[in-house]
Amino acid sequence: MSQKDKIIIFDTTLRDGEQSPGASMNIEEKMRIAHQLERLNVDVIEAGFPIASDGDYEAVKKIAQTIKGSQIAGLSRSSNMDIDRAWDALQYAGERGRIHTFIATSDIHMKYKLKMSEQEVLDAAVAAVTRASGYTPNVEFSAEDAVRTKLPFLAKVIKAVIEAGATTVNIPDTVGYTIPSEYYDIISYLKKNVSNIDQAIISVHCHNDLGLAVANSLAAVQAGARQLECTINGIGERAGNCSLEEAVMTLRTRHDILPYTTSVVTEQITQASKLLSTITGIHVQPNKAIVGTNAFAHEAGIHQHGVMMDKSTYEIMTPESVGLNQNKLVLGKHSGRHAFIDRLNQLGYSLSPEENQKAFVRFKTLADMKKEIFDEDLDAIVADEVLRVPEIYKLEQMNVSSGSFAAPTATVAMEINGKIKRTAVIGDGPVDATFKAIKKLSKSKATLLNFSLGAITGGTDAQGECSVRLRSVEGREVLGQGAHSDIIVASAKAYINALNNLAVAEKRSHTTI
Ligand SMILES: CC(=O)SCCNC(=O)CCNC(=O)[C@H](O)C(C)(C)COP(=O)(O)OP(=O)(O)OC[C@H]1O[C@@H](n2cnc3c(N)ncnc32)[C@H](O)[C@@H]1OP(=O)(O)O
Ligand SMILES: CC(C)C(=O)C(=O)O
Ligand SMILES: [Mg+2]
Repeated sequence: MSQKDKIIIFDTTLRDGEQSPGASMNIEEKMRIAHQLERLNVDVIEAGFPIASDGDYEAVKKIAQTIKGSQIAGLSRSSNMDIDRAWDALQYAGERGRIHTFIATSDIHMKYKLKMSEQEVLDAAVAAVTRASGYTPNVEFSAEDAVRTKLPFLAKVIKAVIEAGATTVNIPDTVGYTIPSEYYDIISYLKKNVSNIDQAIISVHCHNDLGLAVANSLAAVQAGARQLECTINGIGERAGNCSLEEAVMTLRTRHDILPYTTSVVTEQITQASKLLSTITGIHVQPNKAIVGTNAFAHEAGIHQHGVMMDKSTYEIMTPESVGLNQNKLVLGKHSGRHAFIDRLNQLGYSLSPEENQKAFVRFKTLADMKKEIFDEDLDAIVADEVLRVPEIYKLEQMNVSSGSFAAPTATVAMEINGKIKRTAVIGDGPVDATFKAIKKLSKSKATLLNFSLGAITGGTDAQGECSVRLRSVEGREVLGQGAHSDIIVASAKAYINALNNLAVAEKRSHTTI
């Protein structure tokens, strides 16, 4: 397979993915995702939009300083200020640092949003690429809303930015409007009508407003695009972006008619998907291709019979190829530290000795309560015990009485700044009573925006996993998560975790001011 058949995987989970409502991540969370993207072996990690905020700038800088296995991109508008700020953060990656600059080229965007003429947009694009090229030869230009751009103008812009030094030219379907045959024709048009097109890699960036992001991206590859921009779980602005796992697994599974390669270690896909869900609280639907909980499950008798005879009857790819471990029982209460840490490493976690110890203690407690410990339980333990901010609020004890008869009452004891406080509160249900008690003890004025509860694995002894989203009076939103075999305790832990996250976020904002 020659280099010309290699598809560059450009992951934008940390930039466009983060533009999903509710998906904002702090620096530590972005670092964890960046390490997992490195394990996935994506070619380019778009780490953020440095001009957007100090936090995003710091995250891009830290990723550029730390991650060695991938190129690191930072987004910038076509303005000097954005480009300078982007390079300021990216410079630590040296030649692996990529400035990604963009401007919209469609009539709609130029007229209503930018209020610029074609000539002004062309000049701004060339000036931006020229300035970026002064910092690095690794420059990507995106013609935002390319799909709704007049093709002769699009071709003119692309030719000019390549002359100015762009080494990757991206043709985004910003609003998820195109269909595969049309997108194929647009890429073919550019290949035919841009005389210097061979001096740059053609990239595509598809949104999923009509559910066609993956199909459109693959059609573009067939027309000659060699970079795919995508995100884990397909998260991103509005209906999301092209899903990395779907595009990559299609290329792998249908290599017979799509003879292209990627460098992605597909066995890391499941872990990447889970880590992102854990961090953002955005879970994928059960029937989501590749990473949904049902993606490799067979329910119907005829299917089960077929799979028992030969898996290929109903499985077009193996669960192992996406890193789904089919061995249900991995660990139990008789397991020791070596096996436990080994399993965590296999799942992609590399924790410090203290973090391993904390997680191990929690594992043993859970193993006493639960017959089988699944990988999902380990994910929850790590999320609950390790991915936690320093705790101002801690749950000491709680007791809830409820039922069809009694008024639901929660008695909660919490440690707050080192002091134990207790209260008992009646609510509309056991969770409501618990949350009211925590709110009373913490004196928090934050409002509850969202509460979701699910079972991590099957069985009545499964751990409950709870997500809570709170909004502070200042409008700051945070997510809290908690897991426990008692679902009310899981809910309390999630609420308290959100309060701790809010306290940290508030402290950070006061230190940056
Ligand atoms: C298709 C995409 O996904 S593009 C990326 C979208 N992502 C984001 O917007 C997330 C991060 N964004 C932000 O933090 C903010 O929007 C910022 C910091 C970039 C800009 O904030 P503000 O200065 O307050 O401007 P605001 O967002 O209200 O408006 C955008 C401005 O950028 C201009 N603009 C938009 N795109 C471009 C571009 N590619 N090049 C130059 N200017 C542009 C708009 O015309 C508008 O200019 P104006 O302020 O002179 O009217
Ligand atoms: C910035 C560009 C690449 C973008 O996200 C889009 O056009 O959707
Ligand atoms: Mg986009």
